[in-house]
Amino acid sequence: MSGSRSAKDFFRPLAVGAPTPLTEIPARPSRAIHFFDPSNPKMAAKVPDMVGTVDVLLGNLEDAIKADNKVAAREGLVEIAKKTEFGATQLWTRINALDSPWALDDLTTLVPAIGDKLDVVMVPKVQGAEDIHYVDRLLAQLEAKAGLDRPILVHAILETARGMANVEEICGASPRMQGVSLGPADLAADRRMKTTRVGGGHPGYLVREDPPSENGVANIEATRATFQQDLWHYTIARMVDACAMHGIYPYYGPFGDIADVIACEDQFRNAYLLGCVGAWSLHPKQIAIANKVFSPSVEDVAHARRVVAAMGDGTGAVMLDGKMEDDASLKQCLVMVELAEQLAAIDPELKQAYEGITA
Ligand SMILES: CC(C)(COP(=O)(O)OP(=O)(O)OC[C@H]1O[C@@H](n2cnc3c(N)ncnc32)[C@H](O)[C@@H]1OP(=O)(O)O)[C@@H](O)C(=O)NCCC(=O)NCCSC(=O)C[C@](C)(O)C(=O)O
Ligand SMILES: [Mg+2]
Repeated sequence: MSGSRSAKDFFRPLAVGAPTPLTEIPARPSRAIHFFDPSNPKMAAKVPDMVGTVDVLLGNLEDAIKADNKVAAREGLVEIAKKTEFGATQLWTRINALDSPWALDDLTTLVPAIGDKLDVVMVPKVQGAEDIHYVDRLLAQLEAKAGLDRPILVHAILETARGMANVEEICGASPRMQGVSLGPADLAADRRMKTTRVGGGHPGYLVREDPPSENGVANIEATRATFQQDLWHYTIARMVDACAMHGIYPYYGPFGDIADVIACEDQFRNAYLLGCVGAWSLHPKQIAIANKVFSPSVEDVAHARRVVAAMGDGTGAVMLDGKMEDDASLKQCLVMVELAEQLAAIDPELKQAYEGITA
């Protein structure tokens, strides 16, 4: 719990009259977190029609919003939130960095105006638990003043080397912590990585097959296969562990090569397999990719249900299709089945696909 509040106070409100913190973060589907610029009239106009087609709509106030448009973006988000009924779609925002000239006004404007509609506030460039503590207290004061009856949750972007080193304490810094996303572009810059991309791989980051040997001499000039490696494996895996340890949710972040829908799907799937629950969508065409990747396949759900059925009371070991199944493989299958149930509850097409399966 990061050396801050004692255990007995951890779930107490941080301001008199603020809503009681949640003891568990609800598992709401959030396969795609779709970013829009509320100061861009064309994008803003599309938002009401996107409700119901995406799990999360996020009004972005930080990077990618021109400095001259910061106030317009904030006001645009207030207007959109007030006039839109979001139903099962969540509304999130990404506020400006805490050391910027805009972050304070972002929070003091948004919470009184649309705090009842905002599910999650994403905080960029989080360095340590102190950043979350600051936002935590400020949100509590603003919620109390606005008379809100449920706490707004907080999501941190992992995009500095120090934030990465402190990821465990960040995840456990407040009961408001909902999840963490990878911010590959800022993180690469802060780490002084030699890439110039927003997420994804790099052809130079590879391993090469050993050279063939001729008469005991290695022929290094021979053609040898190379295999591109995942630049983000360590970071995502560590983020997943930190989130799982604290009962919150990990997300892959943005994939900047909008045209390369194939590599985007690969990157999202790597994150899905490692334990992430969603990714960001920067362009409408990335929503379908995230929805596909972060929904278990019908085949995986069918297999998981067969294992659950075969395992009876959940103990012991059985053989299924030549493979051993036991308590631990059952637990993996239950993760799959539970996710399928959550998604079926909000996605009629998936519901139909999953219901068509017989165990
Ligand atoms: C990439 C851009 C410039 C291409 O925008 P475009 O207009 O050139 O694209 P288009 O293909 O021509 O767009 C087609 C239509 O879709 C609309 N459209 C396009 N995008 C959206 C959208 N997101 N939501 C809703 N509508 C959208 C667009 O307005 C247009 O409408 P039209 O048919 O009426 O003319 C544009 O899609 C965009 O600005 N996307 C959001 C970018 C963003 O939010 N970036 C910040 C997150 S990544 C990040 O911050 C890094 C991180 C984590 O911090 C770190 O790693 O460090
Ligand atoms: Mg960034």
